[in-house]
Amino acid sequence: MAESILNSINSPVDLRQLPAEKLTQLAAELRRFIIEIVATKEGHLGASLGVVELTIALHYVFNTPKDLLVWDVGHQAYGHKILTGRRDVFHTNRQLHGISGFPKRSESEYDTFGVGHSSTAISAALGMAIASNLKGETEKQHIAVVGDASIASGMAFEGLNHAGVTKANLLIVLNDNAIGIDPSVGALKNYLTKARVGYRPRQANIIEALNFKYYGPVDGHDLEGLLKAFEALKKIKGPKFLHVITRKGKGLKKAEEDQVKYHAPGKFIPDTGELLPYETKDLSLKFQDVFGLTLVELAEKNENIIGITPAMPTGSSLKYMMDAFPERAFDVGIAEQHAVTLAAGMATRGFTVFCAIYSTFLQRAYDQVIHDVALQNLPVIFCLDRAGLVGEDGATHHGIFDIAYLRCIPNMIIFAPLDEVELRNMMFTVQQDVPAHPVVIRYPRGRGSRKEWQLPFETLEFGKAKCLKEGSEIAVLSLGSIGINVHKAIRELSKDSRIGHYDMRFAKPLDEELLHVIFKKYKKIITIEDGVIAGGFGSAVVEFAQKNGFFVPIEVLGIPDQFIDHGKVEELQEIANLSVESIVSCLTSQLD
Ligand SMILES: Cc1ncc(C[n+]2csc(CCOP(=O)(O)OP(=O)(O)O)c2C)c(N)n1
Ligand SMILES: CC(=O)[C@@H](O)[C@H](O)COP(=O)(O)O
Ligand SMILES: [Mg+2]
Repeated sequence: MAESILNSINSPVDLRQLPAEKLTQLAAELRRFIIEIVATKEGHLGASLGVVELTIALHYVFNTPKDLLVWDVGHQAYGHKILTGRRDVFHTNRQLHGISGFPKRSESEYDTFGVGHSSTAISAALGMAIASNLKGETEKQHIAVVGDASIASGMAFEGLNHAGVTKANLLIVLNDNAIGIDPSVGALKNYLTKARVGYRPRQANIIEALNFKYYGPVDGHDLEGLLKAFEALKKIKGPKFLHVITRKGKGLKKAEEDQVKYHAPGKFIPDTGELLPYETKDLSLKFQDVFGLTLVELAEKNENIIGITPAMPTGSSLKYMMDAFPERAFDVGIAEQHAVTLAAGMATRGFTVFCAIYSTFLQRAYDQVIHDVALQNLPVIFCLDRAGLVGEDGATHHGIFDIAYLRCIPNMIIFAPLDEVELRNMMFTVQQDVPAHPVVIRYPRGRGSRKEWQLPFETLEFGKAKCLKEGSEIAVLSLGSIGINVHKAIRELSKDSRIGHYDMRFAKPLDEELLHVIFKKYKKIITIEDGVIAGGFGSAVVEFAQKNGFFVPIEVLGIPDQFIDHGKVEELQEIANLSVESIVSCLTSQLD
């Protein structure tokens, strides 16, 4: 058996000692290594398999880390991590205290820029390149690797537009596999598809028109061709662009065939790619599916309903509506800002628009939420998926800021369902009797707590909470599905009659009528939310108490003022004192 080349590489310095003929074997080993680890430890698969040759070629030709290599999104950077000194810890990828699933500056000098959200690489690399010019480091190379879905985002265009009028020594590598998580969309995608098969416009192509030197397309799995292209590009000054064609999932048949599923497939058999069944007795549906299926159910009766997703049809389950009503459901690509203002535009014309966005990605569209929606009081319905701690994606993806960043905006209604039934009922309510305000419905990643979720719809009253259990001394006010942990904690305490539990449902408006009753009745209040403490739901309750002259002690549980890394949701909840056990000990200490 041939000796392992991969095992001999502890950094790109070792890689660059290899004769070029050895790189094909290295690519095979690297691909196999990624497959074996991801098969058991889980994570993003298809994107990294698709850039194995590209990763090797970049580190082989360029003098990393002196030359600066920036990955966009970073879910495709597993090969980069393995070749840059993290092979032996790669099995800890995305686990608590293990390495991050994305490039992270604190992890390695080869990770030049922290990522997780898309379309930042061009701006970041351009910033580095301009800085190098200012420092007189004119020989330094700056390379941004960006995907075909990510380059269609507004931010990437902003970077291209700027770069084209600079003398920055910037190479943009477009990794074009014609797919994001779901198939790429839009006019640029159509243009790139034509370019893949050799179409050359009679005048400058889009990229050349922006003042870049354009090269390609080249086959991203042909190591020899890539080495040649990079060697040539190294000598060319200024902004330049290499169009590389790759195949997502390359090297694992099933991953190539079903690229959507194998974006992040969960556990599978490494040799065949066959997926292993999800290990759970929990038969509840995912919140995203309750959202997606309920939207179809409602849209069947209400022709006014529109659905919008920025590039997450599968992740948000808007795909159900896209299949059922293609003319009323839109995947707009990685374009959160556009998605929000598009929804606002449709709302001005009387449509009931459900804009499904992951909580963390709505951060991109903050001004659009304020300026285009809230200021005009347009009744857009934001369905914020992945709210709260999301687990293994970590700090870049936790949806923990939304309550705080949305609560301060006038006109907003912010609702968080305890369970799937409340989610459905709120969706039913907002489309039946469209409020004169924007509405946010935030719900978590993963499965709910109800097996029977498809109950007959009920109308919910805006700004009204629900008492789940009366008590006499301590009132726990929970917002959203974290209330299930409170419920379990109270059950562990044998439903102690001193503890009351309220499902507050709305962070805005608060149920002030009920709060008056609670503050008069109880000796102590505990608020709990799966969002940041600063400015969140608990802060709203504290503001209420101050405004109304209540001096009952209030303990606010939520995410402390720090970024939370990756790990299982339960582990992270433990760290943030939001787990069932933490709530039990909090309640026990208050009752003693
Ligand atoms: C701002 C933002 N929106 C959405 C996402 C979710 N997301 C992660 S990867 C991805 C698709 C990226 O596709 P592409 O750029 O083509 O890269 P590939 O996966 O093909 O390597 C999306 C939509 C994100 N990370 N950031
Ligand atoms: C890299 C990225 O942003 C997405 O792939 C994200 O990891 C998807 O998250 P979910 O698994 O929660 O859909
Ligand atoms: Mg792609």
